[in-house]
Order: sequence, then structure tokens, then C-alpha cells
Amino acid sequence: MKKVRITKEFTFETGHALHGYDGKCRNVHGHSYKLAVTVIGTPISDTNNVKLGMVIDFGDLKKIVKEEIVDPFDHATVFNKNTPHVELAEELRGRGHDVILADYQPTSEMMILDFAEKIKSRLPEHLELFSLRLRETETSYAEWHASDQA
Ligand SMILES: Nc1nc2c(c(=O)[nH]1)N=C([C@H](O)[C@H](O)COP(=O)(O)OP(=O)(O)OP(=O)(O)O)CN2
Ligand SMILES: [Zn+2]
Repeated sequence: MKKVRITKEFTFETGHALHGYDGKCRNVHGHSYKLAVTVIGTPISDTNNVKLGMVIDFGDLKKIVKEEIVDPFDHATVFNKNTPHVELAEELRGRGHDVILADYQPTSEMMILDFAEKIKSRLPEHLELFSLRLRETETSYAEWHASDQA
């Protein structure tokens, strides 16, 4: 089986705050997150298939990632719902702001774990999520690799 990895990149602007953190990132602030999604599979060989030669149509991968991650997270602010930030989140939500109450501290590490589960749940059976890279700043990023999860 000849396998190929393909990658699609996304950008979204998201606010967050790290409750209890001992640095400036305890404040509400935001990042232009950059997410690279890499899937692995065998290019379709059925000559009657309109997707001939594709592991997955980049457009179909885009639709999955947009629906699961980009649309909900873009211009929203993520708070850890297990902290007093839940009150701030509810106040903002009540005033019409887009807020995500996550069941985790919204670090790059925890967000990428969340994103991996969300994307895996939407991929067709013949494909595997190979890796994710989530860039938070010019100098900081987290990576998720399927091979690290065993
Ligand atoms: N392991 C992690 N450490 C930090 C995270 C994180 O998600 N995982 N997040 C933050 C802040 O949210 C923010 O991203 C600041 O990160 P940092 O790279 O420290 O940003 P700077 O602008 O200060 O970076 P320099 O390029 O060094 O100026 C903090 N830590
Ligand atoms: Zn930050």
C-alpha cells in the first residue's frame, strides 16, 4: 500500500486566559493560532471515482476542520470551566460574546489534544490523523503525533 501524508493549514484568532498561571498569560489575551493538519492514507485508485488520485480532497479536509475547530474557535475566547473564570465567561456570554468553556486549561498542549479527538471523530475510515501542529506565537508551538499516543 503506497501511503501519502497530506497537510492543510488553517488560521484562527482566539482569546484565552490561563487561570492560576504565574506569568502574563493569566491575563485575557489572544493569539493568531496556526493549525497544520496532516492525514495519511492511500490515494484513491478507482478510476470511476471523481476523487481519483487523492488521499482526501483538500476541500473535504477543510470542511471537517472548519466545522470542528475554526468556526467555533475563531474570534471566541476560551476559558477553563473548572476555575472561577466560569463566572467571567458567563458574564461575557450574557453580553453576546462568543465564549468556549473548555474542560481543560487552554494551553497549546490541551487545545491540540482536544483538536485531535475532534478531527479523528470526523475522518473517513480509510484515513488516519498523522499529526497536528498548533502554533500559538512566532516562537511557540505544540505538536501531536499519532505515533506518540500508543
Ligand atoms: N507549555 C506552554 N507554555 C505556555 C503556554 C502554553 O500554551 N504552553 N502559553 C503561554 C501563553 O498563553 C502565551 O502563549 C505566551 O507564550 P510565550 O511563548 O511565552 O510568549 P512570549 O510572547 O512571551 O514569547 P517570546 O517569543 O519568548 O517573547 C505561556 N506559556
Ligand atoms: Zn496565550
